[in-house]
Amino acid sequence: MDVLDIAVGVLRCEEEICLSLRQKHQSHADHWEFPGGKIEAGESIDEALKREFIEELGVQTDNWQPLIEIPWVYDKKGEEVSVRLHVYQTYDFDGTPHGKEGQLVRWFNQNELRELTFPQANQGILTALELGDRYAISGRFADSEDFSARLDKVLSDGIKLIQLRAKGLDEAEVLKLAQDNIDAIHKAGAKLMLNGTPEWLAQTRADGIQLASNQLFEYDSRPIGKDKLLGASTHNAEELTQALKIDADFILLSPVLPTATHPDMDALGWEAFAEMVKEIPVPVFALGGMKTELLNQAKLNGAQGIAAISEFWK
Ligand SMILES: Nc1nc2c([nH]c(=O)n2[C@H]2C[C@H](O)[C@@H](COP(=O)(O)OP(=O)(O)OP(=O)(O)O)O2)c(=O)[nH]1
Repeated sequence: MDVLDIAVGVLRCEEEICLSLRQKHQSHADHWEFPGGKIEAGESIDEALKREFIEELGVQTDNWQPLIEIPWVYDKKGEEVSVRLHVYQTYDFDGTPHGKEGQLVRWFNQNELRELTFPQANQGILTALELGDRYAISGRFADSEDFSARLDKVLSDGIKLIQLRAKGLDEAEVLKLAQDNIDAIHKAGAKLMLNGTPEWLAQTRADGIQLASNQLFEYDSRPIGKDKLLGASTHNAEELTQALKIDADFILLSPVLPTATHPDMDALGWEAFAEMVKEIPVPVFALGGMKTELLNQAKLNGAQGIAAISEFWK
């Protein structure tokens, strides 16, 4: 099947993002979209973005940075249409965006986006915009005071996504830790994932559940509501497929590099990681042997960012 390569641009100004409303004669009519369009033959993504923003919005843009790539198959009147969205973002533009093709153009605060209707493929873009590029997983701690002190360090490092993983504690102890620390996490603009079961969410204000790879197969569909985040931990193609089947919002794929935590597992390496991520329409974090200095390499290989215990949990 032919794949249509689409350049999609997230134009940002402080906390706001510029969107256009798709018109009646277009597919996905009356859905909001990030401006963009088909990449023409011989054009780079950067060139396509610059051209589309001049043609559609009358603005000059520059400094486009990759955010996420989304493979998707739409059904267009019974026919399959395969697209690959190459999503980039920038804060760098000249001019006032306006609908040069008669379309409605508007700025929205980033936290309003979840209330809008987008084409289906855009769910992964919204998640990518919300999550940041570092995911800290809790490691060893002596007691709850020590946990809070280590957590403070993670938050002051500017990390916005944290997983509470405490294998030695029972459910009540984990929920208590979550409850005791959730205000500090939210105050820092971060989100808390619990390494546990979906039922736990009813009892805390945590933001989501991170399912271990063996838990993924216990479900046929998404086990929690859309108001919470579902993370899925994976190691291979079969687990990735299952993670998508149960509608995970984002994925951890590991081990990318050799790691002391799982010495028995073969590392995937960056090449295999990149190949696997190419098929995934939601953000994927690289896990296993990750260090801050590998963040750029992770992104170049299609990752949302890096996840780690020892690098972030000091
Ligand atoms: N520009 C843009 N396109 C998107 C987004 N999300 C999404 O699924 N798409 C899809 C919808 C279309 O299939 C394709 C956009 O191509 P286009 O803008 O050149 O398409 P078009 O309206 O001229 O043509 P058509 O899809 O109506 O045939 O990408 C998005 O946020 N922005």
